[in-house]
Amino acid sequence: MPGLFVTLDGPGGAGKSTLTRLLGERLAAAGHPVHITRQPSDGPLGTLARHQTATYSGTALACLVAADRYHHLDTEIGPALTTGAVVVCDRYVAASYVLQTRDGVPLDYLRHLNARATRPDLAVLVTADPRLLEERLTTRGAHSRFEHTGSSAIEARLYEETAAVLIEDGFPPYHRIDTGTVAPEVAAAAIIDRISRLSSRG
Ligand SMILES: Nc1ncnc2c1ncn2[C@@H]1O[C@H](COP(=O)(O)OP(=O)(O)OP(=O)(O)O)[C@@H](O)[C@H]1O
Ligand SMILES: Cc1cn([C@H]2C[C@H](O)[C@@H](COP(=O)(O)O)O2)c(=O)[nH]c1=O
Repeated sequence: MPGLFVTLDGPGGAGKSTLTRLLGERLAAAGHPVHITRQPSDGPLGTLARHQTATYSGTALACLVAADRYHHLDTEIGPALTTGAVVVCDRYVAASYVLQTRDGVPLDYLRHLNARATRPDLAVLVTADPRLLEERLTTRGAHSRFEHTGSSAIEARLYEETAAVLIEDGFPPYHRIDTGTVAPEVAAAAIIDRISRLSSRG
């Protein structure tokens, strides 16, 4: 039984991690076998990429993140899908198209680098008004050098622009969630509804 691969992308502070956690709880409660994960992964390459964005940048960071992505697919995501689980991944290829282009890496190069990454069954864009994102990042604190003040509007725009490129590259159209207007519980219910419909289609 092949499982279902769900990815959540979007600007910093949009609510991806909150929603990923909630999806894990709600899917499990509804009796779906579920595997929650994130990129960069929690393996050695992913840990390096996640915590060393001050050290690594540009092509080096793009390759590090891509190497972690392929290893994560081979050793964790692929095997979980094979058991029939719904795999929910906090950040995926869209993050590379947006963050690594902000770091000066040409988009064509990133498309080639990520061409062999498994395409998700459901791709979710979690977003919100940039002013709200800035407020949340100020309250919560930045996770990396990509989340500096004033970056939210650029990032939100780049995720929107990335949608068309991702479709050309074989990704499904984004399912958009605006966390400025939709509470996490409501957003999770909408995604689970999509997952149920995709599962019943076989
Ligand atoms: N739907 C929502 N409504 C209101 N606040 C939310 C919502 N989702 C998340 N938040 C709040 O916004 C902040 C950022 O959420 P979270 O850490 O989940 O975002 P993220 O997209 O994973 O961020 P990052 O990309 O920086 O890891 C948190 O303080 C969280 O409680
Ligand atoms: C998937 C992905 C991630 N990154 C960077 C961006 C951040 O510094 C971390 C992720 O941390 P967060 O808590 O989810 O904000 O990894 C990247 O540069 N490129 C990628 O493709």
